[in-house]
Amino acid sequence: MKLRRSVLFMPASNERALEKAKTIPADVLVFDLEDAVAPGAKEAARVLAVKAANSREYGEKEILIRSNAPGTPWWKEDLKAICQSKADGLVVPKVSDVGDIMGIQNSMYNAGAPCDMKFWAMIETASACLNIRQIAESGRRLAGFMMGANDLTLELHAKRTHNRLPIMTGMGMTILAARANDLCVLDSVYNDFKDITGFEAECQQAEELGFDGKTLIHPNQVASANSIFSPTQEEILEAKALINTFAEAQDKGQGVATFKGKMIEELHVREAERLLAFDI
Ligand SMILES: CC(C)(COP(=O)(O)OP(=O)(O)OC[C@H]1O[C@@H](n2cnc3c(N)ncnc32)[C@H](O)[C@@H]1OP(=O)(O)O)[C@@H](O)C(=O)NCCC(=O)NCCSC(=O)C[C@H](O)C(=O)O
Ligand SMILES: [Mg+2]
Repeated sequence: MKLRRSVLFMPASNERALEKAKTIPADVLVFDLEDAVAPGAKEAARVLAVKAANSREYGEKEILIRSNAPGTPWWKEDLKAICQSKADGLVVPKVSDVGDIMGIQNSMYNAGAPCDMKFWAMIETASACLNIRQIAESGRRLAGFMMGANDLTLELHAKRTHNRLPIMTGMGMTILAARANDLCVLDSVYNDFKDITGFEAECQQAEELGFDGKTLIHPNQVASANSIFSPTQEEILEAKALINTFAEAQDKGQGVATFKGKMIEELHVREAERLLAFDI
């Protein structure tokens, strides 16, 4: 099982961050060419991102590069460079409909991307949320979704609140579409990187909603994300005990059993098995 609990963004123009990332225990790194890079630094950042992705100095971490959005002056060169690099995948911002997905896939093919190179769609526009079902069904190369809460909040004229109610419809629709199509789904970044308590509460909410992990902006967010998106030792032991209890019930010809005072059925076994996939 591929772990994507912690997905750390960094501006590809920031050489110190690219270097430091080699020692940060994030599951995934995203070298950003979009919002974190000033227009005058885009070309240099592209060169640095490709150099870092090709270096093979990041161990087992999955390496992604976020391009600028389709239609911007940098898109074609970004795409060509990323598709010809050794990055594991491409992250595309401001995806809004099936036409975008088809355009990205055609462009990847024309740019010579290896057959197994996948892309991630940032879900950060109102249109993307409304079109999410078709988007999720349309992409042969689509690996999953990353929520972009900052852009979505801006588009909705909404407010940033702790419970994230203003963007919850979009988040819920994105999770539904991802799960219905066997795609990975990652929560958005938490801007106040010095507020670890607030960050952990948001990770907890994301984990309860069903997200696979969280996109991050600072090294001090990595440990909490890794911990919150992993089961505890207690949960692992409980999952094993639940599976045993149900197996004993099945041996007696029963399809339902009681575990810790609660009813369990075969679906609870599947839930427990999913959790045990983390037991690495
Ligand atoms: C937010 C930051 C600009 C803060 O940077 P800084 O002031 O340098 O932080 P620190 O001094 O606390 O840094 C301590 C050391 O850690 C390194 N560092 C910092 N951030 C990162 C990082 N992201 N990856 C790797 N290393 C990092 C510093 O170099 C320091 O190292 P050392 O010199 O050894 O002490 C900065 O954290 C930052 O740029 N973060 C990422 C911003 C980013 O990528 N944004 C784009 C993605 S989010 C997004 O776009 C939202 C989405 O689209 C939406 O719509 O919601
Ligand atoms: Mg954004």
